[in-house]
Amino acid sequence: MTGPALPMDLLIVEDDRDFRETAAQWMTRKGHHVEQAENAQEALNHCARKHFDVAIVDMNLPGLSGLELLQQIRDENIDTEVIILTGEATVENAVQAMKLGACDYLTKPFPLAEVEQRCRMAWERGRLQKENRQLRALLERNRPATRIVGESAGMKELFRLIERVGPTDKAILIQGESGTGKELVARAIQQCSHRADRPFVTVNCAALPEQLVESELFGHEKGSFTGATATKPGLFEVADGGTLFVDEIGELPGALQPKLLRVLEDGSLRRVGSHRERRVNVRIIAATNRDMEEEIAVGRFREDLYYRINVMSLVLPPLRERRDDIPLLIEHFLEAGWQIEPDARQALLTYDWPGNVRQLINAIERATIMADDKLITLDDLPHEVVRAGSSGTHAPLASPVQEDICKLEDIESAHILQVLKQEKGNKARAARALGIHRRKLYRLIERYNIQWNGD
Ligand SMILES: Nc1ncnc2c1ncn2[C@@H]1O[C@H](COP(=O)(O)OP(=O)(O)OP(=O)(O)O)[C@@H](O)[C@H]1O
Repeated sequence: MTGPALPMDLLIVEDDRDFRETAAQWMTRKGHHVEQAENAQEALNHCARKHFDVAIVDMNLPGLSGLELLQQIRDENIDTEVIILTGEATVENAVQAMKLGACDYLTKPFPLAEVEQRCRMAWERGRLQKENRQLRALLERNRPATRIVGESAGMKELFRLIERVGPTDKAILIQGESGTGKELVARAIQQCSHRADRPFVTVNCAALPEQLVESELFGHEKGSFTGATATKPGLFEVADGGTLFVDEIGELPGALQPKLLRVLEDGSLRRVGSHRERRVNVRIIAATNRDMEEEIAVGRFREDLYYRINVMSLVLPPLRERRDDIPLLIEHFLEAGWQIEPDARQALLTYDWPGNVRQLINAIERATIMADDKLITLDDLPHEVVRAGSSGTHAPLASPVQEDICKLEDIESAHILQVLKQEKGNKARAARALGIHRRKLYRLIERYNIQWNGD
């Protein structure tokens, strides 16, 4: 994945047709994508349409000069590296060009191989700057890798699949209930891929307000909407060369689905408020806890996009279907020196964990705060877990769910209502107990039209 092996997108801006065409042919033969412009206006038109890695700009153009074009490129925040060409070497010209943000300066005549080499250096410099920005963004976003705990048959099969799909570079869809470890698996896939040392960027479509998803994913230009006070690259650009984990893809607004489809098809995208095409090289790993076929059937998700992201799919089993892993997870998350009383342990092993591993971690954390003397008792566990332990039933849902209800949605909505009641309508606490984001709880309440009137 090193830069120099890849072709560059180049723009040659030169009014001397012979020179321009010879240079373009040379660069094309070397495998680069080249566009030509004979004046500054034509160059700006090209830049408005497409992103270029490097522009080679003659200083003496008819109309706007090369330096004026350079100024315009910087004013419009076009992130293309510019190399200035001139017929005569004067220190003043060079200094002026560099001051305006040119990254290099060449005096004619020169061998074309030299221009290619300078373009590579310019591109590499641009890439390093971009990588710096990416690393800064990653420092804010990346958490240290966590080991995936599990020895059940389902988890062993999952580990096998991760190793198999990791190196393929194909788009992957991870399906599983909330809290089953989809993000953890996405990171493990990235670690098994040739992008392991490249950025891993995550975005959660459910955690962002709908109006922000587009600019977060695709970036925006300064002034493209109220509040866009500066140009900002989107997460696709931040993840360039690496992996973008799109969590809760089922929540991606319909209007953005064609845009995502385009990136998946040919790696091209446009920032909000820009006509300029840019190309990115990003592997997408998506995750969902929804039944995507149902989403397609009701028209909430595009079928063509589904097939694009679902080139390979992994299904994470819920914790209640791999109970053998519960003791291992408890051991993993409970700090050394802590003990659990047998009936409390029994409750932890018996409960159904609708919020899966995340909910189990929360319960353990909560218990260690409540407990005395490093000993967890039944009293330190959440009510619903205790009830499961004492009744010996696996389902905390037994009370609100009628026997004739069999649709998963009904069970989910009944369980949410029960937890809301238990938390006296406090949605933040209810979301925590359910092991889901608060925003997601709001969406579910709206979707199922759940009414809790404080009784
Ligand atoms: N098998 C596992 N081993 C260790 N930790 C796990 C495991 N599964 C999940 N976790 C932990 O549980 C928490 C939730 O996992 P994660 O965020 O990957 O779930 P998710 O399926 O992506 O959830 P959501 O759909 O709500 O986004 C994280 O802290 C993660 O580290």
